[in-house]
Amino acid sequence: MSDGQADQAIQFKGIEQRKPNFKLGPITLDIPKGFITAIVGPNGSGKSTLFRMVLDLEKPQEGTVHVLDHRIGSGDDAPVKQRIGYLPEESLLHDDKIKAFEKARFNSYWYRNWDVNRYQELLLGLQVNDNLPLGKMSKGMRRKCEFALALAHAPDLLLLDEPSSGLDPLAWKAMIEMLHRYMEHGDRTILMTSHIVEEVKRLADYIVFMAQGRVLGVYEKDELFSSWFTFFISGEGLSAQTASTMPGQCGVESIGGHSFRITTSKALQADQWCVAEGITIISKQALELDEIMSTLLQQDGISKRVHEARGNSR
Ligand SMILES: Nc1ncnc2c1ncn2[C@@H]1O[C@H](COP(=O)(O)OP(=O)(O)OP(=O)(O)O)[C@@H](O)[C@H]1O
Repeated sequence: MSDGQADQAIQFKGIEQRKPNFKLGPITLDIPKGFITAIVGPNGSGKSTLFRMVLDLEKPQEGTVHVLDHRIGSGDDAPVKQRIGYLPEESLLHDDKIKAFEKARFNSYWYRNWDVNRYQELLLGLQVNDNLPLGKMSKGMRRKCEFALALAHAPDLLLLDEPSSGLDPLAWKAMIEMLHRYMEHGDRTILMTSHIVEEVKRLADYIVFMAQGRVLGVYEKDELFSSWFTFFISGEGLSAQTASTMPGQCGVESIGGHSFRITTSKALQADQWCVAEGITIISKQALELDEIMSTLLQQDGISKRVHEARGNSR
């Protein structure tokens, strides 16, 4: 990701928040303008909390959030909020009684760029009838409606918190296509969370891994999927000790004789290492997103324990 402020849609700087049973941060993270960034991580990692900080719905105890070159909470946030579309993870209870078209009318007063034709087009594409109270809609219908409501003012920044929650496969496909079309504009940005591997693979340019209130890593998607592999290797007299020196090694398992199964985060260097060491690659398999996540979590657990042990021995 680039460093220049103008290239960033969101900058989290030194964010910290402490709650009785949860600590978020410190987090310093840039979300690049013009791309889709997906934050992935287990339940309770703090993903939605970060989203709420972008909109000043929650305040960090330490640090700052800059959104589209404006520091949140430093004066009038309304102009920047006009440029944001937000689909929260949970529907707002106080919207239950109003009909979707009434909510759309309200949005048309609030958002200067509200485009009624665009809203209708989105509803049509998703096959939603907006003449119903939001609380009377099925979960998926309401999600689709809220999606259209978040997108109809063509925001510069779109925050989607688990957007496909409750959507059927056809609606999901339509939503993915709509998001691709939305990004064709070139300088728009999406920050999303998702637990659905396929969704992240189809949409994200960058992937941020979060767990227990911390960022474990930020990766460019294609680079990520071309770097993380499981190698099955074999070599005469190959020992576990030698096998564990494979570049990027994150786990070695003996599979009998002088053969090993090794997970690496540096597949290219691992390939070269095998050639240099005269080791045969029996086969290799790209890791899925959830497998990368669990390896990162495992590594993080290990590094945390080493850190704590070092701290205790001082
Ligand atoms: N182990 C835990 N048990 C119960 N609550 C937890 C735990 N860990 C974190 N939390 C709660 O989760 C909150 C963070 O939630 P947040 O909604 O930001 O996470 P998230 O990553 O979006 O989770 P989800 O994937 O479930 O939507 C914290 O404020 C804390 O109250």
